[in-house]
Amino acid sequence: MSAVTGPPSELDERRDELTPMLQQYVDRCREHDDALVLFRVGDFYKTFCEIAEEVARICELTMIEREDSTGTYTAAGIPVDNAAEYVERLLDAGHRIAIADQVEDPSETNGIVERAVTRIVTSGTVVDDELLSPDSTYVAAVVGGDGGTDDGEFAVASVDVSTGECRVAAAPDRASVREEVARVGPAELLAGPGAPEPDADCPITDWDDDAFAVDRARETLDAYADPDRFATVEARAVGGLLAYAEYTQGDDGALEYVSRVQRYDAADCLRLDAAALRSLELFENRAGGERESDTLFETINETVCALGRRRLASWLRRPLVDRRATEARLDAVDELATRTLLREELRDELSAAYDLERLVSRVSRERANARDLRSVAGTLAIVPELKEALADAEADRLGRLRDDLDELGATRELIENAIAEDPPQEITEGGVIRDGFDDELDEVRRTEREGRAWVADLEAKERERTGIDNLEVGHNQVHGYYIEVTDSHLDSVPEEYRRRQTLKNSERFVTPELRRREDEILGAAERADALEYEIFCEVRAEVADAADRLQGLADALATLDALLSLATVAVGPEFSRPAFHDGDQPLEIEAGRHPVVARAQDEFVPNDAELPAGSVALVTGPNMSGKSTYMRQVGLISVLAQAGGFVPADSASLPVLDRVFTRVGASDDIAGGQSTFMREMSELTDILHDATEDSLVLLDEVGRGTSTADGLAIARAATEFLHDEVGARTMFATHYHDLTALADERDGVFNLHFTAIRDGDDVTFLHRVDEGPSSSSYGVEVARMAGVPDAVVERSRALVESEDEATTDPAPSATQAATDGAGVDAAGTDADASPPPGQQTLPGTEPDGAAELQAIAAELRGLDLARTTPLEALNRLQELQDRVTER
Ligand SMILES: Nc1ncnc2c1ncn2[C@@H]1O[C@H](COP(=O)(O)OP(=O)(O)OP(=O)(O)O)[C@@H](O)[C@H]1O
Repeated sequence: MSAVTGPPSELDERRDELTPMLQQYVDRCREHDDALVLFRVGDFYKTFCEIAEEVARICELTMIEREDSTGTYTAAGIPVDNAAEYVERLLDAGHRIAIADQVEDPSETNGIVERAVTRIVTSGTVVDDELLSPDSTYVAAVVGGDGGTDDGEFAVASVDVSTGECRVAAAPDRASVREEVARVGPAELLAGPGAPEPDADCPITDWDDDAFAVDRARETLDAYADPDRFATVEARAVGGLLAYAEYTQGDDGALEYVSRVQRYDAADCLRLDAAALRSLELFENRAGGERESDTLFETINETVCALGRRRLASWLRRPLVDRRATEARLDAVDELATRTLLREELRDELSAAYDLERLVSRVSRERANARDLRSVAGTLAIVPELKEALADAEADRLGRLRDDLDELGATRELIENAIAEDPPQEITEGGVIRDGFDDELDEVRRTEREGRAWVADLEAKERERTGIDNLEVGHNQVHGYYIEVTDSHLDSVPEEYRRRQTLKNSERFVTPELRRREDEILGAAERADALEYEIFCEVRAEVADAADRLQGLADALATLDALLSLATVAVGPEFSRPAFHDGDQPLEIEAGRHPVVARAQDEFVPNDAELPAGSVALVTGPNMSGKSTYMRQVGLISVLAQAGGFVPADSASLPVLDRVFTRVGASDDIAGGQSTFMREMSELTDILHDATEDSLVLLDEVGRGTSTADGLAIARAATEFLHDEVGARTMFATHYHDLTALADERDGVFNLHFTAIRDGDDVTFLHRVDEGPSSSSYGVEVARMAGVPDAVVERSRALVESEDEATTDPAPSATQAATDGAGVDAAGTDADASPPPGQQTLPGTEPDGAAELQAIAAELRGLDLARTTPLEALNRLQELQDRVTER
């Protein structure tokens, strides 16, 4: 949070000498000294002095000098009409914004208009349409247990203030907190008392610790749910969070649209830790840039409305672990996939649905305008159609949905009868309520209409009566209606005409009758506007009474859209329905594809997978051969299946997994910050602690962040532990060929490899997985393709060949591992910077001196120091020194 909060010091010091308006500004700033106050003055939100400078800088606005009786001040104003765009910039710059609006009608006050902070905008609690993405926007809170009064160690609560969705879960330890926060993916995080050091990709907000205190939190929570239903630590997290939400929404009391606070058990779904979410690229592509949309979610998202989009995202974030529930979802998807006509009809109807969840919350917050109500009615209008289409649906889940599709006929009728078909944005300026809905309004409108008709006829009538053929009836803002007569006809003006205004060649008059009519018209118009507003508010309140039922309907529409999306994907020729078993049989995939890579790749090679319970597959092969893709595809197929989707494979027979863990070796990981090797090890620790026999563990190049010897030792020990102690299904892609020997030592450990065909100097990757360990090294070829200097390539070849000759053991050996491991990645940098052991003492290699020196120089040039750990660098230096000394 920026330091530019609180009142500008220049004004603060002289508060009592300032004009009343600036005094008010200073007061609002003092009251909200943790936020940047935008102060409404006319059509602008103003800021002053140093705060104005900050705002002008971030929003690229021009500063102006403001002068009043007390002095000159700099000011910057954000136009109210497109404030959203500027507010977004200020949020992005890390500000919390307090909107101080006029809370009195300026025309009805004599003195200074009262302004009050009506809401606080933060990145996690925005509710304005312009600022909200269609995805869920959560603010989350974490608290830790305090000295034995709590029955759980930590709790994570989240609320989406745009929809009112509010949930809380206990978390037994720090790792679970991190995992749950990653899964919620909040836009803002409150780190409450006792929360572990936050590790989130979003702004962290300081919020009143007292709000999380047991009594205060329970008191807040009481307005939403029975606090006794919650463990203390949960009540503290969700109570403190709701207090924050209330504060940001400028509400004095509870947020009406948060109608339910749901407790959930974080273990009630297939758990994906932060690393898994990241490396499986469910929602974010690690490469970013153009490939940003290459995520599992975007690949399978065929939803047609915002409700469904959010639901599908939450299904992917929390795939099911209840086999029956998964099968029920799959039955529904299956039926919708098979019945093309039904599917298309439902999708067609649903595409007309508005974002009912957010509409309802706006209705409850009294922020909905007439268009919003029409959107509610428009959404209700598709419900009978949907129900009818689903009439003969057979799947249980679809039957339940049909029952949940609440037509809310009375609400729809009310809106359709009351609200104009294409109403204006403003709700105070008339044109909102339909004729025939309210007798009094109709009467007032009739008076206004008749008055206007009388005036419209007046010109002709008066021309005839007076004989003045160019007499005109007109209207202006200042004088109202008038009758205009040119000077040449003034003689013919009747007696009752009263002079109003003299122009150059004419005079303007009024008559008592015209005056009376005018008052009548104005009175009626004003009365009509006021009445319309009143009626609108009544209708809105009546719709708000149905908020729970409307949210129930929104829920059903969301589910239907998400199911249809899965079904639309399922009809693709490469997709099939997964089958589940009890976990005792192998995880078996026939001709599986990576859903995202396969979409981008014309000739994707499908691969089988078979992982018996408790088995470990060691996957070797040259760089770029497809190891990571293969392992991730197994993970993604499992996730997709448990979310209720068909999977990209000819067939899949799967266990119900409790967790998917992934760990991608340091050099493959783009996450910066702390030492990548440290991070790698701490994530490995989580896996070794938390994996069970129902977990799937995907390890990619683990151990690469350190020296070969250490890395290999760690990789081996971790694999042994996973196999011997944990019994989790594990896939381990590795360049350490030594590890492949484990297959001979332990039942259930087996080797897989990827092959490439060498044609002269070229290597073609087959991207096909085969049994057994990899036996050839193509790292050198990849290095050549990547443009590594010829001298280095030649030298490497010589080394490999001599090494091969020196190898007596035909089975994969340490030396083989080393050469394979020392492959060079596509970026042209040494992917495994540690030296192949024994490289410099290989028998029979007497390199030519000049070439060796050249090779060393080229290697030095090629070193990517930014990606080299100190230990690697030291090893490397040692190696180079040895090579020079030996010459
Ligand atoms: N089954 C496949 N069919 C077609 N292309 C594939 C297949 N698998 C992977 N590829 C392509 O090969 C590229 C490299 O794959 P991947 O990253 O999985 O290799 P890797 O063996 O893990 O490499 P490294 O060891 O360098 O990390 C991918 O970007 C993809 O374009």
